[in-house]
Amino acid sequence: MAANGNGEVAMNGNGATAARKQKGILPSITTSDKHHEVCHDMSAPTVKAQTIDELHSLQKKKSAPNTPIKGIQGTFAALSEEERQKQQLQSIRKTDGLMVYVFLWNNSASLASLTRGTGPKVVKGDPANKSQTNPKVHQHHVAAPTISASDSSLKFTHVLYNLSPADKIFLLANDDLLTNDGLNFISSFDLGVATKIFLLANDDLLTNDGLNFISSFDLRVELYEQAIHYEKGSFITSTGALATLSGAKTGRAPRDKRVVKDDVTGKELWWGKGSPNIEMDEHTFLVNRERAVDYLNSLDKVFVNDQFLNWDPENRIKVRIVSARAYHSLFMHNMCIRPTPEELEEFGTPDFTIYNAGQFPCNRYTHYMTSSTSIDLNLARREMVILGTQYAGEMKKGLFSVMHYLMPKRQILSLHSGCNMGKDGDVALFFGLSGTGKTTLSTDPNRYLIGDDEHCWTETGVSNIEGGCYAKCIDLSREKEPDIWNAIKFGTVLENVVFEEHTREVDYADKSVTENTRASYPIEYIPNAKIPCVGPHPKNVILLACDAFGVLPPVSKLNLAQTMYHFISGYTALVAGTEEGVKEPRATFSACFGAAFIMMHPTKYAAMLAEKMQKHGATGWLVNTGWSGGSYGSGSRIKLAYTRKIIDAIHCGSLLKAEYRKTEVFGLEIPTEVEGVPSEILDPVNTWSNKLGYNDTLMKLAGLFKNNFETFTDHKIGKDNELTEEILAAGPNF
Ligand SMILES: Nc1ncnc2c1ncn2[C@@H]1O[C@H](COP(=O)(O)OP(=O)(O)O)[C@@H](O)[C@H]1O
Ligand SMILES: C=C(OP(=O)(O)O)C(=O)O
Ligand SMILES: [Ca+2]
Ligand SMILES: [Mn+2]
Repeated sequence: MAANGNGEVAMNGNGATAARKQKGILPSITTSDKHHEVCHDMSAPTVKAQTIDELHSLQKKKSAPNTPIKGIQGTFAALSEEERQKQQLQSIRKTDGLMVYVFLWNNSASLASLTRGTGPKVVKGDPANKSQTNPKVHQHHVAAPTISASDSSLKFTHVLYNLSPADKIFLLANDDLLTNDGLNFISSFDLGVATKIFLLANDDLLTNDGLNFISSFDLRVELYEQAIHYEKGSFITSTGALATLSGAKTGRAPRDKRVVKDDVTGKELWWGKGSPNIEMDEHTFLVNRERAVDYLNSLDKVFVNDQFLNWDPENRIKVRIVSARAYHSLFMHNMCIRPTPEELEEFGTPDFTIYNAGQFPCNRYTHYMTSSTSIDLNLARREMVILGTQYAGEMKKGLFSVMHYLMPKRQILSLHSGCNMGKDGDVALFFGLSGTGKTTLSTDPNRYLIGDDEHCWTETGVSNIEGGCYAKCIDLSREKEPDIWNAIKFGTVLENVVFEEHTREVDYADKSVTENTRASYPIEYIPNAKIPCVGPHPKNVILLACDAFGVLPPVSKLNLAQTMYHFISGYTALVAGTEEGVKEPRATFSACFGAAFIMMHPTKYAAMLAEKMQKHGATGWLVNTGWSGGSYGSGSRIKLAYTRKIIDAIHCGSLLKAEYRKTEVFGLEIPTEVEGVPSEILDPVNTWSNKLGYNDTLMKLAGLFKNNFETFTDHKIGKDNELTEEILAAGPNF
């Protein structure tokens, strides 16, 4: 067993570093002298492709030839990528036969990849002439790409020699779009209201026979068009969602997050071992900011979203997102709260701004950088810069980090949890790391959805921070998750899914691009969403753990000290499905079930949660949505239908009154009966045929819990000494 220094413990002793070596991925360079141990709940596997073309070929599943569908199919989708590029080239080619290089030159960023072990592809002359018998034109691979850790390494760069100087005009035309300090560039400014008229001319693009989802125009149509025209890998699926590719990164990159440490944040934030906050200085932030801004400046257009965070009107935050991709703009349109035309009119200065230049890498020789990806947070400047990752979740979770700083300063608790409400107004919170069931279980046809991922708990109740949901869609089925299934329609962004090339039907079981396929949709797409997304004080606080070891009970009732113990531990164990050969579960401890996002010490949030739960009489529960009948490999994941029954019993109050029995080692109270769930599975020991194996695994997990909690034993949780002691004693006893 070995800790890999990232809050993860691999049972087979294979840390992430070893895995990287095995896969032939270049080690990252370290320009910072400090080695940080970052606690996180999700690593970002690189995409399963060696080149951009390979990535794009993964997305579309070939099928037996059938009658081509008219409409979008005929317009552009049926073209091969090569043909499409050729057409794009030809469309900007001058009639006098001069070579045009704007399109290709835009990709020249990866010329820098000369220093990254991936050479550029040099094309002499116009690559569009490749097929002609021009003896001067030839391709030369300087080096075959062997790594796929960033978008630039997936990409070949075409270098065109001896172009006429006159053509350079094309390149210079765009740099007046974005000024370094101000935002007076507004090109596609908040593609809201104002854009509708402008669009009418283009409606023939989307109103085709197969897809009758466009009833009235809105900005999303334009974003669709922008994505489809300019972003390779954008397609409309059979239900009208926009399928996109996020590039080389298909998950968050917590190790590449940096936070500016200054006099204020140096004191206020949590730094050092276990903290997600890896420091950078103000100067380096400005270097990266300038890089991002320069990149955005070099483009024909940028997208700007002005939106809100937090449905609590008194604590609403205004955010501006500047991005280069329509995909990013539509994603944030869905995820943040959408202003009304009147609110937009009076928007004024944003409280926080994101500059997303994700297609462009950071310079990894910059101080504090350890890769070509950097997600930089500057609280004093109220800005965030993204370089070297196009995974849209970085923006959403980046803003969540900001809320984890701003809200506690106002005595408001920010929560990495889903939230829903029953007909009688009973509110439940669902905490859990990525993939444990927050979105799935808070989306419940029998209850009002308040939100699936990020909330605030104030003196008056709970509020959702966001305006949309971000559901995992691997193995999504209509039967098991009907509301999420039906939300995947026009306006929804579908990331990294694979679809059948002709019918555009998505194959949710296909992991060719990534296991972390996602759907982002506005919360109103869930029929029983509670708008505005606010509710009274929670009655139940459900801690979700996906225990791939298979030793935690499907449900246990927790006392306050146990709730705090498990909240601070933030345990889950998933199976790294993306790394080949990894068969053992890997335990992850992520404080407050979201260590990657918290800004202050975990005990600060824990103390607030304890205080609020006590004051409002909320009951804590631990629900294992993971394995039963053995660890991963021999057992199987608990049926979603059973977990739903358990959750129903919590909501309706019947489980509170059930009969309980205390387990050994973890000291958990488990019910003897839950309606609709076979009683024998309620104590995991019954489901294991290998009892010795069960005991060993249980002790192993208990040991991991103890080890992890050691860092917290010298901390006080709130002002209550007695509670602190109870919490320390609430872990496994052996
Ligand atoms: N028993 C279960 N409980 C909850 N989710 C389950 C269960 N079994 C399988 N799943 C699947 O696990 C995933 C949970 O993911 P999700 O709800 O998006 O997690 P989160 O929102 O916490 O990141 C979904 O794909 C869901 O279908
Ligand atoms: C968006 C995310 O949230 P979750 O997986 O918790 O739904 C993420 O972790 O990238
Ligand atoms: Ca427009
Ligand atoms: Mn979720």
